[in-house]
Amino acid sequence: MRLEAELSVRRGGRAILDAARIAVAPGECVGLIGPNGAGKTTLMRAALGLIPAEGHSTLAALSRGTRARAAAWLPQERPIAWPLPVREVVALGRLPHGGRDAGETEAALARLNLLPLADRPATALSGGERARVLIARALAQDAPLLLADEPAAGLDPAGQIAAMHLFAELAREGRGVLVSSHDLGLAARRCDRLVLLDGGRTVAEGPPKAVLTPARLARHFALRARLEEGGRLAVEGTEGTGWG
Ligand SMILES: Nc1ncnc2c1ncn2[C@@H]1O[C@H](COP(=O)(O)OP(=O)(O)OP(=O)(O)O)[C@@H](O)[C@H]1O
Repeated sequence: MRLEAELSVRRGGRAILDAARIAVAPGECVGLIGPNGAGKTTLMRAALGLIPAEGHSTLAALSRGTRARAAAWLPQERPIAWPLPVREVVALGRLPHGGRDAGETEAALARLNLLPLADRPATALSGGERARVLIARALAQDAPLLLADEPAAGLDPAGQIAAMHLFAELAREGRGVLVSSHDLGLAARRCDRLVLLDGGRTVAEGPPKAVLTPARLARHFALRARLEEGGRLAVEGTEGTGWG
C-alpha cells in the first residue's frame, strides 16, 4: 500500500495546509519535519481521513475497515483511559483483524521489551513506558503503513534512538513508515527521505542531506547549523529568539 496525498485544510478562515504533498512507498521510512505549527499533525490526520480536508489521499479514500487494516496510527497524545493489563492494550491492535491473533501481540510485546510489564495495568506506567505500549499496539496491528506523530517525545535518549531504529527496521521489513520528529539529526540518520513542511506547504523533500542544507536550517528552523557526515547536526546557535 502506497500513501500518496495532496491536501488542503482551512480552519477559522486560515489555510493551515495548502496543497501539502506527501508520499510514502512500501519499504521506505520517511521523516516529516518542520517547525512548530508547520502542519505536520494536520497533514497526518488529514491523510488518514480523520479530519475533513480538500484534495486527495489514497488512505482517506478507503472504507473505515479497510483503512484500519491498511494503516496504524500513533498520535502524539497517548491517552490510556482504562486500567487494562498491558497485554490487553497491545491486543487491541488486533481489532481490525476481528481479534484474530497469530502471535502478533506476543511478538509486539517482546519486540518492545514489554514482557516484564505485560500484566501491569497500563494506567500504572510512566509516560515513556506508555509510549512503548502504544508503539507495540501499532505493531500488533500489522498494517502495511505506519504513521507516527512524534513517537520519540517523552522517551529517554536511548529510547528515542531505539524507537527511530525500530521504525527504520519496520521499513526494511517492507512497511511504509511516516514519522514526524523534531530531532533533525536522528531523522536524518534513520530516514530514507525527509519531507520538510512549513506554513502548511511542502517546501522540500528528498534525501536528508539534500533537504537539510544550512540555508533551510536557517530559514525554516531559525538555526545556524549544518548536517555533518554521519547525520550529526552541528548547531552553532539560533537566529533571533528561536520562538517563531
Ligand atoms: N482546530 C484548529 N483550529 C485552528 N487552528 C488550528 C487547529 N488545529 C491546528 N491549528 C493550527 O494549525 C497549524 C498547524 O498545526 P499542527 O498541529 O498541524 O502543526 P505541527 O507541525 O504538528 O506542530 P508542532 O510541531 O508544534 O506539533 C498551527 O498554526 C495550529 O495553531
